[in-house]
Amino acid sequence: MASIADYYAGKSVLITGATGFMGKVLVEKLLRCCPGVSALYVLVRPKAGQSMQQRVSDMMKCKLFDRVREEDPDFHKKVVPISSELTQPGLAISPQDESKLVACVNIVFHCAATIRFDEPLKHALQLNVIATQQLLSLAKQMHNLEAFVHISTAYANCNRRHIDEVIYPPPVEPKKLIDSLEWMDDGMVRDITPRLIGERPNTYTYTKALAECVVQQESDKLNIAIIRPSIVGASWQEPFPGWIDNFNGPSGVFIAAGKGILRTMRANNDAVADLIPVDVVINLTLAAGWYTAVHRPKTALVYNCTTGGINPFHWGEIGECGYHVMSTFKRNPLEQAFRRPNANITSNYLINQYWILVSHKFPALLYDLYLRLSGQKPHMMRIFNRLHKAISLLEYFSSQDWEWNSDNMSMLMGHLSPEDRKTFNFDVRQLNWPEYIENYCIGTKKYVLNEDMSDIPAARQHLRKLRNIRYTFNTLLLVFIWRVFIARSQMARNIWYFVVSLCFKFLSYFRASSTLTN
Ligand SMILES: CCCCCCCCCCCCCCCCCC(=O)SCCNC(=O)CCNC(=O)[C@H](O)C(C)(C)COP(=O)(O)OP(=O)(O)OC[C@H]1O[C@@H](n2cnc3c(N)ncnc32)[C@H](O)[C@@H]1OP(=O)(O)O
Ligand SMILES: NC(=O)C1=CN([C@@H]2O[C@H](COP(=O)(O)OP(=O)(O)OC[C@H]3O[C@@H](n4cnc5c(N)ncnc54)[C@H](OP(=O)(O)O)[C@@H]3O)[C@@H](O)[C@H]2O)C=CC1
Repeated sequence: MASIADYYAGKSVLITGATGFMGKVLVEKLLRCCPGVSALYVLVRPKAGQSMQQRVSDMMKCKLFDRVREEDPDFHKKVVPISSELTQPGLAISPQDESKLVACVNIVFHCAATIRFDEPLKHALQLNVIATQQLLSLAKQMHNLEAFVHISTAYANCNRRHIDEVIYPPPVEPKKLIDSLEWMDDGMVRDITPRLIGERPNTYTYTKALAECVVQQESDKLNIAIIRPSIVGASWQEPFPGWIDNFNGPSGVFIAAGKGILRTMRANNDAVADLIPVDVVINLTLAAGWYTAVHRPKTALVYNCTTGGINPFHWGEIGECGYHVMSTFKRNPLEQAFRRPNANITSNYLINQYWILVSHKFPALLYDLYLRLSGQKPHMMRIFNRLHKAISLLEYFSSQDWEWNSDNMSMLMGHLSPEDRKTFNFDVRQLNWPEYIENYCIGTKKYVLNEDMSDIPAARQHLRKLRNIRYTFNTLLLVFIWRVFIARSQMARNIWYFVVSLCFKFLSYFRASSTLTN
C-alpha cells in the first residue's frame, strides 16, 4: 500500500484557515514531508490592508517555514492563494477560481473557524456552521474529490463527561436555527443565546457541535473524517520544539504567569489537562486524510485527538510543573516583567478570590497610583481586568474532567507503516510532559513575544531589581505595621514580645538539641 507521502504525490489539496495557527503547520508539514504534492489551494481573505497574496507570502517568510525553505527554496510555488471570505454567499470565490477548484481538488482540509469564546452567536454560526455547509456544497461538485477532513474540537460535546468517537445528536437542527436567527436582530439573538447554548459554556463549542452535524448530513455523498483535537499547544518536535504563534488557551496563561502578572488561577488539580501538541494534531490529520481516501470507510470516522486516555497529565502537575513553568521563566525571563514569576493553581473559589485581591488588584492599584504620581497614564488595572475576563472564560475547561475514547487514533496508528509512524508521529505515549512544557514556555518567549534569547542577562537583571524592590517594600510594610499598630498599644507590644521570645526559645532549644546529638 502507498505510504502517506506517496499518496499525496500528484494531489491537489484545498485548505481553509491556512493563515491560522493549525493551518500554517499543516501547510508546512505537507510541503516538507510530502514533496510530491502537486498544489495547495489556500482560501484566504484580504485583511488589515493586506492583499491575500501579500498575507500568504508574509506567512511563508515566517520562521516556521525555515526548514522547508532550506530543503526546497522554491516551495512557495506550490501554494496557490484563492481569494475567499467564508462568511459571504458562495464563500466569495470567483467563478474562475471555483471552476479550477471543482476540476482539480482531490482532498479538502477545513480548518477555518472562529475560535473566540465570546463570539456573538450569529457570527459564530455564520462562520462555523454556514461556511462549513457552503464548503461541503462546493466539495460535492468536485470531480476528483477523495476525502473531506473537517477539524472540529474535542469540546464540541463538553456537555457530556464521556465522549465517544461518534457524532452526537445536535442541540438543535442547524437549519432551523439558521432560519430563525436570520430574521432576529443582534439584541434578540444576544438575549436568547444563554438559553440556546444550554450547558455548553460558549457559542464556540455550541456551533462546532452544529458543524459536526452539518458535516454528517453529507457523509453518504463524501468520504469524510472529523478530527477533534483537545487543547492545542506548541509543537512537540516539528518543525522544531516549542513553536507557537498565539495567545490562545494555555499560551496566554503561561505568558501572563511569566510576566509576573498572573499569580493565581482556578483549576481542578486532579482533572486531566488535555493538551495536545499542534504537530501531533497535524500528523494525525494528514494520516486521517490518507486513510479516508484510500480505505473509504462506510461512515464518517471521528478521531478524538486527545492525550488524557493515553498519557494523562493533570492540572495539579502543571501546578508542580507550574513550579516548572516558573523555574523556566526564572532561568529564561520574559522582558519587562511586572513582578517575579510566581503563580499558583487552586481549586478553591474563595482562596482564588483572596489571591486575586491581594496579588492582582492591590499591586495593580499601587502601580497605577505610582504612574499617576509620576505623570503617566495608568494602565495596569485595565490589563488585569482583561486578564480576569480571559481567565474566567478558560476556567470552565481547567476546572472539569472529561474522558475521551481515542480508539480511532490507535486504529489509525495500526494502519501506518513503520516509516510513516516516524514521519507522521502521533504516538503521544512518548511525550515527556515536563520537557514539553519547558519548550512550550521558551516557545512563547521566542515566537509569540519575538524576544531575543541573547537579551536574557538583561531580563535576569530586571528580575533581580524586582526582587530587591519586593524586599524593600516588605521591610517598609513591616516598619509601617510596627509603627501604626504595635508601637502604639501596650497590649500589642506585649503580644509581639511574647511571640519574639517564643521564637527565640524554640531556636535556642533546637540549637542546644542539635549540639547534643552531634
Ligand atoms: C502557572 C500557571 C499555569 C496554569 C495553566 C492553566 C492553563 C489553563 C488553560 C485552559 C485552556 C482551556 C482552553 C480550552 C480550549 C478549548 C479548545 C478549543 O477547541 S478552541 C481554541 C481555544 N480558543 C481560545 O483559546 C480563544 C480564547 N480567547 C478568546 O476568546 C479571546 O481572546 C478573549 C475573549 C479571551 C479575549 O478577548 P479580547 O479581550 O477582545 O482580546 P483579544 O483576543 O482581541 O486580544 C487583544 C490583544 O491582546 C493580545 N493578547 C491576548 N492575550 C494576551 C496575553 N496573555 N498577553 C499579552 N497580550 C495578549 C492579543 O494578541 C491581541 O493583540 P492585537 O492582535 O490586538 O495586537
Ligand atoms: N487552537 C486550539 O486550541 C484548537 C483549535 N481547534 C480547531 O482547529 C481549527 C483551527 O484553529 P486555529 O488554527 O487554532 O484557529 P486560528 O484562529 O488560528 O485560525 C482560524 C483561521 O480561520 C480563518 N478565518 C476566520 N474567519 C474567516 C473568514 N471569515 N474567511 C476566511 N477565513 C477565515 C482565519 O483567517 P484570517 O487569518 O484571515 O483571520 C484563520 O486562517 C478550528 O476549526 C478550531 O475550531 C480545535 C481544538 C483546539
